[in-house]
Amino acid sequence: MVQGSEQPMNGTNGANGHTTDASKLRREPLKNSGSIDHLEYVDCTPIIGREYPTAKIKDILTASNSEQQLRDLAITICERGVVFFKARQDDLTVDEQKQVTELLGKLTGRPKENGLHVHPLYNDPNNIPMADGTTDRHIYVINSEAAKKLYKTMKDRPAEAAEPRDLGREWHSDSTFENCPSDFSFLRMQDTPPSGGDTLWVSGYELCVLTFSPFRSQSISTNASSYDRMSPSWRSYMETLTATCAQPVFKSACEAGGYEVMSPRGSPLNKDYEFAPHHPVVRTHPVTGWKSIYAGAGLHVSRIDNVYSYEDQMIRDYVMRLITRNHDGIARMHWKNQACAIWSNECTLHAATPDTHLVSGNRTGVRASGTGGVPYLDPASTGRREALKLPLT
Ligand SMILES: O=C(O)CCC(=O)C(=O)O
Ligand SMILES: [Fe+2]
Repeated sequence: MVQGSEQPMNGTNGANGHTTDASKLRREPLKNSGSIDHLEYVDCTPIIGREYPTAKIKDILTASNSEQQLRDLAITICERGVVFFKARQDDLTVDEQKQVTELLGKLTGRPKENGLHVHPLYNDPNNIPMADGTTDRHIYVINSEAAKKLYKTMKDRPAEAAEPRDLGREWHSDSTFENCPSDFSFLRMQDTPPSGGDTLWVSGYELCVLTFSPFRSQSISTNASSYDRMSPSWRSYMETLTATCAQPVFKSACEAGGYEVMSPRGSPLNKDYEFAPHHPVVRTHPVTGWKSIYAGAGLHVSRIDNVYSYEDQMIRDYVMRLITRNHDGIARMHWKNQACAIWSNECTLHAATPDTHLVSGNRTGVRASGTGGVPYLDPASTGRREALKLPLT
């Protein structure tokens, strides 16, 4: 996959025979037309997140220029990583939530054959239903009380309970175990406990920003204005890497439960037991064209490819260290009932905070997720700061 004299394009799903030529996928970054500029908002941090304290998603969906507004919302999500709708959104039905998730991707160039993701284990009879008792293959249900009961019955609980919990394991990008992982995810919280249960998002753009040149005359250690992020030589190396994102648990769960895996799952490329794609560690966001850390660490990243085991562990620890030592790149949602978060999985990782067992009260929510294209790295793409002409220190 070498294009002329350029570097090879890093975007393969080699294990499953899907090869991505980034030059074919490259397109102009999409530009915001300003159609939602009238909405009241505040940016959560200079780097990530935007909060809409009063806006109603229903109004966006029913506006006369709703497609334009949804496209601008999608571009805003891709630029800011995540947006929070803090006002109660209970006038939005679950079908409309699905419709919005579907349209965000559709209006911003998601492959035409892809749609909403379907959870591989949707056929599991123990799945938790929505509040009205029904299930929907495009809706993933969060229910802390039901999950607690289910967890207690799991055989491996005692061994696991003996180990302290590493919350680093919570970080993930949705459906990274698929050849075509999630693009937009839309989570609405329906019940919230009296405290806790926050969700965090980290900016993948920011984790791979080049904040200084180690080749400058000043020493790195005394460069007080530099962030703890990547040096150019390190990022060049990271850009050569792919990771295997294997989830063997889906096959064992189907076999143990005696039910069929869902297939296809939001894309003809997400089928059967193909849960071991190779994704780039640094990818290009298909909407903004900016580089982002992607399959470098977290729940679904099982192995950095083509390195020794200790190097694999070292690289994943390094990316986790980047996440935990750069909290200026993190936005945190403290949920209220019927608040919503919509994020781009193509430039963020997120993590739930499993602290709700410390208080009484259920935490329930419903999430829809779109299915994006095969992740790729276009070496010609830039970082967010370079593109926005923001200072690098
Ligand atoms: O429960 C949460 O806070 C987040 C759950 C999650 O990872 C998701 O909805 O994709
Ligand atoms: Fe998630």
